[in-house]
Amino acid sequence: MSNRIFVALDTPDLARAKALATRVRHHVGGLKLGLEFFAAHGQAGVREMATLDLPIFLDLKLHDIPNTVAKAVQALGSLAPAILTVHAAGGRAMLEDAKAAAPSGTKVVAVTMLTSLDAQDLAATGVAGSAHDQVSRLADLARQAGVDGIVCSGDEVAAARQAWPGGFLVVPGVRPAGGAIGDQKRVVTPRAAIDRGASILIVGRPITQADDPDAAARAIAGTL
Ligand SMILES: O=C(O)c1cc(=O)[nH]c(=O)n1[C@@H]1O[C@H](COP(=O)(O)O)[C@@H](O)[C@H]1O
Repeated sequence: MSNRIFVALDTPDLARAKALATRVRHHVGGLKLGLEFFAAHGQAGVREMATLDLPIFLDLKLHDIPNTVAKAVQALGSLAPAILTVHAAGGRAMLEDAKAAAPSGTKVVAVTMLTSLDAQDLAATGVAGSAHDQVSRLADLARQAGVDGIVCSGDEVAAARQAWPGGFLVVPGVRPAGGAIGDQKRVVTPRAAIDRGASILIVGRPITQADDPDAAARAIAGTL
């Protein structure tokens, strides 16, 4: 994949998602559609965005019992997204069944610890230890379950790459130097994430909220 930026089109507005994607399409490697978009437009919306001819990252972060997740993945199968997310915390059987239910061309990646959380948030959910420990543990689980990779922050991606040389490692929560952080807590620059071993980067607001999204995407791609 020559351009490793997937732009997160986090909007419930289909026309806006299409307009944004059309503007930035030559400066990104793919489009990420998440819960906000899917809740508003469902599979028809995803098909509509697929007409732009860029790989689709369908970020639904599925997390339920194995049977329910497998049936959901099956129901999404005809969309054949390039990448599909599930939560690693759903456990080994859920991850195995999600992978088994996915089309062969779809990479299933497991979200480890959301980039909007820090060690204090983790402790509040009853998990002791550092973000690093939590990501390592869930990355091992994901690898053993046979999914294609994980989602983690740029703080943990170097260790994840060392532990999983062939893993497809997705890093969201990236910000150009000095960029507004918003609700993210574990952020690094796009360049640092790539240098530390990220396979692809997810970039939302630094592109979509920019006055000139096209220029913002080009500028970020230019730092890689
Ligand atoms: O799975 C994800 O894509 C994801 C995982 C995570 O830990 N943190 C995270 O921010 N994301 C997604 O990455 C995107 C980040 O958006 P920005 O913060 O606007 O760049 C959003 O679409 C999130 O849903």
